[in-house]
Amino acid sequence: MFTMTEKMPSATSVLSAYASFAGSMMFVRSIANEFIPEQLRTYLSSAFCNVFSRNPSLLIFVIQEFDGLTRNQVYEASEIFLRTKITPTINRLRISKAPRDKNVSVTIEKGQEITDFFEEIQLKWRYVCSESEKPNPNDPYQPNIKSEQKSFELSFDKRYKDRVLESYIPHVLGKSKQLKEENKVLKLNTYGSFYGGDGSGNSGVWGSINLQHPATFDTLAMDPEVKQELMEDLERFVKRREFYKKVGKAWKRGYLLYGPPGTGKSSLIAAMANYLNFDIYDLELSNLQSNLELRSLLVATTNRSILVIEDIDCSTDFKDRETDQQQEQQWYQAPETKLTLSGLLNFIDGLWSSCGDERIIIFTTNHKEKLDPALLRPGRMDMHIHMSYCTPKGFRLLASNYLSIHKEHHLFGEIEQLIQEAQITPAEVAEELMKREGADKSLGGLVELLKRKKTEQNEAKDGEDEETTNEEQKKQKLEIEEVKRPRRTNYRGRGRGRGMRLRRW
Ligand SMILES: Nc1ncnc2c1ncn2[C@@H]1O[C@H](COP(=O)(O)OP(=O)(O)OP(=O)(O)O)[C@@H](O)[C@H]1O
Ligand SMILES: [Mg+2]
Repeated sequence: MFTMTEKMPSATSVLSAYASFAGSMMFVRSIANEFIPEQLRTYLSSAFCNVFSRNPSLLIFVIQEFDGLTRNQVYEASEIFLRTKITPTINRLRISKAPRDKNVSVTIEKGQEITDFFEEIQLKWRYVCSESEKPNPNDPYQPNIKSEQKSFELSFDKRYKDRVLESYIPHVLGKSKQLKEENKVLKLNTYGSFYGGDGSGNSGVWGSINLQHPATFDTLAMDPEVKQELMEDLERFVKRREFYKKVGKAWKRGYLLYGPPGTGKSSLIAAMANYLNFDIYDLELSNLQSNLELRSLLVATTNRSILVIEDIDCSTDFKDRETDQQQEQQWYQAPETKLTLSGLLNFIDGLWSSCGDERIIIFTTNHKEKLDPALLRPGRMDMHIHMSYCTPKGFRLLASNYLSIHKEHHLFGEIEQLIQEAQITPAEVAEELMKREGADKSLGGLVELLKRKKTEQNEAKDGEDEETTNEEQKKQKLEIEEVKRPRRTNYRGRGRGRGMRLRRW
């Protein structure tokens, strides 16, 4: 990743030294300005400086931007780290801001130096940029391509080589990781270019927008114990790199969120992303045409991210086991055949075991009972989280968030009683609390809504009960008639009083 060099005088530096030795610097400079191209001039002057700063006890690490084709992580980290070390003595800085960055970033310009101290070691950073030209055989109008090689030179006393390598460089890497995390803007990546993304319209490309979902664990009304357990689970997960390595398991975790619409499943996903500072990849399976497409999408996801598949029960026709198995065979035979749930899961397992770190996968559903057993099998989803209708505790949290009532209100008792008798989602409560100005009016509105719901739900229940009783009675009548017609069908009556039932034999 980086190379160590002891400064050796190059031909040009010798020339410069000679010029200095022979006479006036000014004279050399003015000649140089006139006759030597700027590029070469920059190079000569830097070489000149090097000769005069040459110190046999110094060791220099050269940290280049690229290591072959990939970006050198030490370079990237150094660039971020040095932003925190800028002092007023530096007189040239580069400022920039990418569209999604939170802040303007300030970095040193070429030729500038920064001194840092680590324990008792003094370290000098220097940012070096050199241009070169490469032949360009593909374009006759532009026979040469200019390229810029950027690097940092880190110089220090040779005696500290091991400590710099073993302690200082890891310190730079760690510090830059922390800074990156602090300034990270979370992204919501969606399949296709619907959200703009790179605007290319290419299918198979994740389009991304900033994730600015305000949900956090603090704003989420859910069972406090489950919430606590989940937060601890997430914390444990991100700390367990070594553990996963030791036991030979992919560093991933799966969560299944289930519950009726409006109970906060999507909000919980946003809260998890905000809590961990992970990007989200929202995968809509019904948009996918083939396994190949799925694979290219999954390969393009990054580490420290959450892959979300919402409404898994209806997102694609993952059918019963029989159909699933037939499809699964096709999974391996023809890559363009339809997806299968277990195929998808196996594929994710395989992919993430080989090249993914710190991955979370979340499935959501409104109907857990409709799910494929493959998904519910132990070991598949590590935690099943039930998002329920609003509870009294959930209501208290919403009242505190939406109305800033942190203690008591004379309507709380009535509301909490009604919440236990009627089913209402946190989304409905939240909406009601936002409708009116003032706590009394909002809570009064909620009481009315709850009463209406209670009546409606009771009526619906009575209707259902009546329907069931009618159906039961019809069935019983039919069954009794069947019994009355002896031996016409293979039914045997099992008399059990009023609830007489028939069993096929
Ligand atoms: N548990 C909750 N705590 C706080 N707010 C909630 C909760 N559940 C829902 N809300 C509010 O209701 C809105 C809709 O909820 P959300 O989209 O998270 O529900 P969902 O369970 O994902 O629903 P669906 O099954 O329809 O996707 C949220 O933006 C939030 O304002
Ligand atoms: Mg949702």
